[in-house]
Amino acid sequence: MTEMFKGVTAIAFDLDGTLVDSVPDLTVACAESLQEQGLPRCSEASVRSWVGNGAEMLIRRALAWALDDQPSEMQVSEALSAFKRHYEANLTGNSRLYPGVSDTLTRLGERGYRLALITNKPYQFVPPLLESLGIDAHFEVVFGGDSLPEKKPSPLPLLHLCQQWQLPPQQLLMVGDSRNDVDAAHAAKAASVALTYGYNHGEPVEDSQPSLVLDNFETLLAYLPAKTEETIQND
Ligand SMILES: O=C(O)COP(=O)(O)O
Ligand SMILES: [Mg+2]
Repeated sequence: MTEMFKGVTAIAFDLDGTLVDSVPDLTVACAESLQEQGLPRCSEASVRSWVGNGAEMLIRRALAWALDDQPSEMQVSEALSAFKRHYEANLTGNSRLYPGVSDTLTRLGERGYRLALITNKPYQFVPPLLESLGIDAHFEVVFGGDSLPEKKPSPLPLLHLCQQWQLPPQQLLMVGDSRNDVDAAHAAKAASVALTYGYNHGEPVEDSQPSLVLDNFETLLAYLPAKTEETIQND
C-alpha cells in the first residue's frame, strides 16, 4: 500500500471536517445570526450538513431552512455579516483537532512532503484558527475560499498551488472530507484521500470515488512513506 501514492510529493489538506471539528462554533455563529434576523436558531446537526461550500453558502442554506423559502439578497448580506461578526468573536471555543492530526502533520513534514491548506472557509478566519489550534507552522501555503476567483469543487486552487510549486498535479494529493475536495482533485487530475468522519452534506464521501477512503487521519502515515532524495528527484 505504500506504493499507492508513490509519485506524491505534496499534500493539500482541507480544513473543516478534515483537520478540525469546527461545527460547534460555526453553529453558534449561524444560530446567533439567524436570531438577529428574528428567525429560529438552527441545530448543530443541520449545520453539519450545510457546511462545506463556504460561509455565504452556509448562510444561504440556513436562511432557506429558517424562512422555508429562498432568502432575498439583502437578507443574505445582513445574515452573512452578522455571521462573520459572531464567528470572529468565537472561532475556536469549542473547535477541536481530530485525533492524531497534529502528530501526523509533523511526521509528514519530516518525511519530506510539502504541505498546503486549501479550505473553502473565508481566508480572514483561517490563520487565527490555525494558530489557535497550534498547527499553522505546518503549511507553506494557505488558500481560503475567497483567496482565488474559484473555490473547491473547482480545481483552480489545486492547480494554482501546483503552478506556484512548479509541480505536475499527479504529484499532489488532496486530503479532505467532502465531495468538494474529491471533485476538485479529480478535475485537477490529482489523487485524493477522503476521511469518513467529517461533513459531506449527509452523504457517504466514498460516493464521489476518491483514490482512497480512510476512517482515521493518522492512517495516512501508512500510505505516505518518507521521500528520499532519490525518489523526490525521480518523481
Ligand atoms: O467553510 C466551509 O464551507 C468549509 O470549508 P472546508 O471544508 O473546505 O475547510
Ligand atoms: Mg471539509
